[in-house]
Amino acid sequence: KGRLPPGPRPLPVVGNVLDFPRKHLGREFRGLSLQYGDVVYLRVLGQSVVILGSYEAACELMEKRSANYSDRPHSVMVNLTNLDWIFVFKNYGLEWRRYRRAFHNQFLPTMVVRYQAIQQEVTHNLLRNLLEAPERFSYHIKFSFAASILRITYGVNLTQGDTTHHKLAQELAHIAEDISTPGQHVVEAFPFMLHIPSWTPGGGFKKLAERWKKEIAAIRDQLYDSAKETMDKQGVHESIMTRLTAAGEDEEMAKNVTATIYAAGADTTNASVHAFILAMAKYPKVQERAQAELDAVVGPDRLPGLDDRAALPYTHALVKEVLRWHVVAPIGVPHRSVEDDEYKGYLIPAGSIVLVNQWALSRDETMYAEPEVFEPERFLRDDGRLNPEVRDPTTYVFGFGRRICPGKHFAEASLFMVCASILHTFIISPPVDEAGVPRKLDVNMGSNLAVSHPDRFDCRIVPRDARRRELIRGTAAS
Ligand code: HEM
Repeated sequence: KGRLPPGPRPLPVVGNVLDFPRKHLGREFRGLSLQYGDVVYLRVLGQSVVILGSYEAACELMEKRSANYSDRPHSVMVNLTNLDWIFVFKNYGLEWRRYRRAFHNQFLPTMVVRYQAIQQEVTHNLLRNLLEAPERFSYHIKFSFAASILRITYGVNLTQGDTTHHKLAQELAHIAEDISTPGQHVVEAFPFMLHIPSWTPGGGFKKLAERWKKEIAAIRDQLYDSAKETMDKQGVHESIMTRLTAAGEDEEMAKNVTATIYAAGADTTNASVHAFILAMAKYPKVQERAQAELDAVVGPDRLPGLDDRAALPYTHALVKEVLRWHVVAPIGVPHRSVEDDEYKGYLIPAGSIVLVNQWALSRDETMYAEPEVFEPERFLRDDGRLNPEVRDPTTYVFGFGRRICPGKHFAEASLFMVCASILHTFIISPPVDEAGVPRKLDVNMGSNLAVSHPDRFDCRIVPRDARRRELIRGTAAS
């Protein structure tokens, strides 16, 4: 029917199964793109997989031809766990469109402005927690994203000791991430395994799916019901949940959309902030330059807000560099082609899994010199303003086309607020050994899950001076 895109030679029967990496899919697939070009074809146990390794290819197929590339691959685990109420997994069609529209309306740039006060309050709470117990920074960051999403979505205030809500959020994100990682469950490649009993070797996925199915529906219901209970007791706080209901959406839809926000939103932004902390500990000069800019524009007597972003090009560039340096979703979320298509003379067969290697885009040396180095300057012109000629990572790390991340504006606003506030008040540095010598921070940044988190690491976080300490303490009263 046509010439398939180039790729490693397949083995009989299993095809390219051995070429499908188990770890850091972004890096391994980039290796294939360097060898075969920006469209690579793999056949994995009968399934066509197409890897797009350049921005141009991604824009051409995912955006210009988005009608053909907006479906999601069929997933055995999503079916077994009934998880397609999380509309990230929904097939392209009317139901997905209804969910997407409801979601999208809540995260338009005009709505994101309305969430600023909550984001600010939660960020100030994070600063106070970092002051009190800096060694628990990782917990505080996770907690703060769970808190801001809970508040905006359900109108519920997450108090410091509330571990239940926090755990629910973590569990929801964990299961969703696991299921959306290609290659994670063997049954996806061998659907005949569906017919083997759960107690036989290899049948464990059935038990796991059964458990997750119950767990995840219970989490969704618990989040929703506890928000309703709180409203009964404390009165109604406007939230996405109340607005969806007021807009006439049925309860099922409101429940599903709100839990999706939680599942897709909290952990992704959290991974970016961990990467930010790591980058600051490793690159003190960058940190100092951002602090000098914040001192000049914001001054020592108040904390930065989103309104300051335009006047803080270096800090803004720093946040862009965080998104580029640590790509949270290295291979995005897989799309599926609906019909046969042709690109650069190659056939892309109907039903192919199509992956954009966002990690490869972030390592494009023609665009970013020394891509492994954390360097916000790469986004700036000589006059210190943002350089529109350098590709902005926000044009690809949030995906492409009709499935592009609908939480993009909210995530960017959260990231800016958190990074600027921490930079303005704290100094982040590597941990020291017994002799007081800074330890080298060699942290593995690429997990093999769909959402990539830097491995656990330690660092020191201390207030910049006594004035900043007071500034942070003062936020408790406001
Ligand atoms: C740093 C933060 C974030 C990153 C890097 C990120 C990245 C992504 C990516 C790569 C996709 C797949 C797009 C595609 O299929 O081409 C996606 C989808 C999605 N994201 Fe995000 N995201 C982030 C934050 C958020 C937040 C805060 C929310 C919610 C408030 C959110 C909600 C969603 C949803 C619901 C989808 C599925 C869209 C669909 O299938 O139609 N994300 N995100």
